[in-house]
Amino acid sequence: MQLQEILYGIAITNLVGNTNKEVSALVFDSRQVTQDDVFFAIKGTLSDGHAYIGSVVSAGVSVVVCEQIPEETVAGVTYIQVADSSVALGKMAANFYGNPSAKLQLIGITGTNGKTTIATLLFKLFRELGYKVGLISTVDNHINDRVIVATHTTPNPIALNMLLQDMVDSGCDYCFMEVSSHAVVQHRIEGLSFAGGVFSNITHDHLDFHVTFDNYIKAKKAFFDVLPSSAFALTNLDDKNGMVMLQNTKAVKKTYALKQLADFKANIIENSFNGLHLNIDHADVFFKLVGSFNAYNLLAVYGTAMLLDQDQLTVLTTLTSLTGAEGRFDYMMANGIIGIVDYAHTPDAVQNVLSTIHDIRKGTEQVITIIGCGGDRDKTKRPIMAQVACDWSDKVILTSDNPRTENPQTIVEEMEKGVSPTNRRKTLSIVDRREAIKTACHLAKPGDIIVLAGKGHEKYQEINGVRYHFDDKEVLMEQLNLIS
Ligand SMILES: CC(=O)N[C@H]1[C@@H](OP(=O)(O)OP(=O)(O)OC[C@H]2O[C@@H](n3ccc(=O)[nH]c3=O)[C@H](O)[C@@H]2O)O[C@H](CO)[C@@H](O)[C@@H]1O[C@H](C)C(=O)N[C@@H](C)C(=O)N[C@H](CCC(=O)O)C(=O)O
Ligand SMILES: Nc1ncnc2c1ncn2[C@@H]1O[C@H](COP(=O)(O)OP(=O)(O)OP(=O)(O)O)[C@@H](O)[C@H]1O
Ligand SMILES: N[C@H](CCC[C@H](N)C(=O)O)C(=O)O
Ligand SMILES: [Mg+2]
Repeated sequence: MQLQEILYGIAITNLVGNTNKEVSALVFDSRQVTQDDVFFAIKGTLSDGHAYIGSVVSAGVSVVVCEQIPEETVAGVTYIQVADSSVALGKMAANFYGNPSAKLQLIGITGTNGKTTIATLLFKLFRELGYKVGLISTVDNHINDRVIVATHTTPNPIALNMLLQDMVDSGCDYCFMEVSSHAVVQHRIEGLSFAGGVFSNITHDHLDFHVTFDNYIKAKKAFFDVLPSSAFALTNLDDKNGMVMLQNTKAVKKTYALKQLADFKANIIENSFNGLHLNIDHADVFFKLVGSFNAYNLLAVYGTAMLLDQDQLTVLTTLTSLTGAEGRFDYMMANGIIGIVDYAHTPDAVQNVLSTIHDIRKGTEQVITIIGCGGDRDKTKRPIMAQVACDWSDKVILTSDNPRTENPQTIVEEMEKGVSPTNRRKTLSIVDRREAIKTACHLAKPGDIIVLAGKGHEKYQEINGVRYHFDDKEVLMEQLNLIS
């Protein structure tokens, strides 16, 4: 493709060399460049891509997009200086792949919890309604029936536009994608045309990256700020910051709520292990998903479908038959003991899942929670997650999640700081996650409920930077079957 074509809409602050040339691919990692590529030098959290300009030029790249042109340039290479290389990458990736987001209806879902659930339900719903649909999510990406492995919740702009182009080529009418706050700040969604945005909620998470909660709110809000007037912005009115998201958006503002008047309104009639009985916009409907937090997710899905002009009765009828995303409140039973595997990895998610179980259990059984916290992630949520787990469980086993490059023992000790003296007697610390699950199964009696939080659908455990096969559902089922 011609370089000039992909420079459309890019504000160039300085230029050395010729923009009239053919380029083969866009790359932002020096370890992946090949001849005639365009290399983007990006200032990251660990290193600065500008340090690799010399080596990528030696490797044959023909264009360098950067924030500072090196003092010594190489003849034949084009150096393009921009204010922010990440912004340029987003826009140029969209141009390179023919702006696929504008050729389908792209709906972005953001919020601390619920993104995967909402996006997955929308994908399943619209497939059932007969459309060709794409899904970009934490668990995996889908193009109709094709499944593509996901590396991030929101992929980098090159991967993202490649996926969207594939969706367009596959005839997709809609794409439902999760928009993480990291993606907004790192401009992974720059240059995309959204037909709508949905906000689920915002609670404590990712303060390692955003530093303050205020910055975290601003990151989520920035997504709505740039939605065009042709799009809709659907927010959760019951969330304290729900309206904040809509403050500066040009999009058509819409709301959903359980506790107050809103464009899309529901009441919970019954919440049990069998599912949710809701009254949505005066229709009585039963859903397979469990927990009041899922009433919000279902309402967001329903509202989105209505804003996309779908028939109310067909939507509600179809939604009744759907299950949620893998690893979210996954329910199993063996030897009379109930096991629940859930991706709760924030204080609010842990509280939601455990309070749901507290509200719907019969009362005599005990709840044993196994919980860890990820390494190289927000440390401030560790003691809080342990405290919430203790407040809502009869026994808690503190263990490892994905320690990544951190010492697992240290993470567990940081969680222990949140356990109050009165809660200490119900807490055990077992760093090895398999051992923790085994112990919980031995402590449980028929009727008891074991909640395994944090890893949901994940099929690995990352320890010391190495990913080992680990599947919470597999291990819990195996251990539940071993006891007798
Ligand atoms: C903190 C974070 O988001 N990091 C992402 C970021 O990497 P970074 O800023 O650390 O990059 P860096 O290592 O400092 O390097 C800077 C630049 O130099 C380049 N480089 C680096 C080394 C080298 O030898 N050569 C080279 O060219 C890099 O390719 C990069 O362009 O940009 C990379 C490329 O897109 C991402 O892969 C990486 O995701 C890391 C792996 C990650 O774990 N991210 C998580 C936190 C994340 O993004 N999570 C959200 C979900 C959160 C949620 O809602 O729960 C997600 O959307 O997945
Ligand atoms: N609407 C909600 N409000 C609060 N908690 C929720 C909600 N929906 C789901 N949860 C809890 O959060 C967990 C994660 O849900 P989900 O995967 O849908 O969120 P997510 O926003 O995609 O998370 P991530 O940012 O890690 O991708 C669930 O397993 C459940 O415990
Ligand atoms: N998207 C989240 C997932 C956390 C999942 C949990 N299992 C962990 O590893 O901390 C993150 O990257 O922070
Ligand atoms: Mg997700």
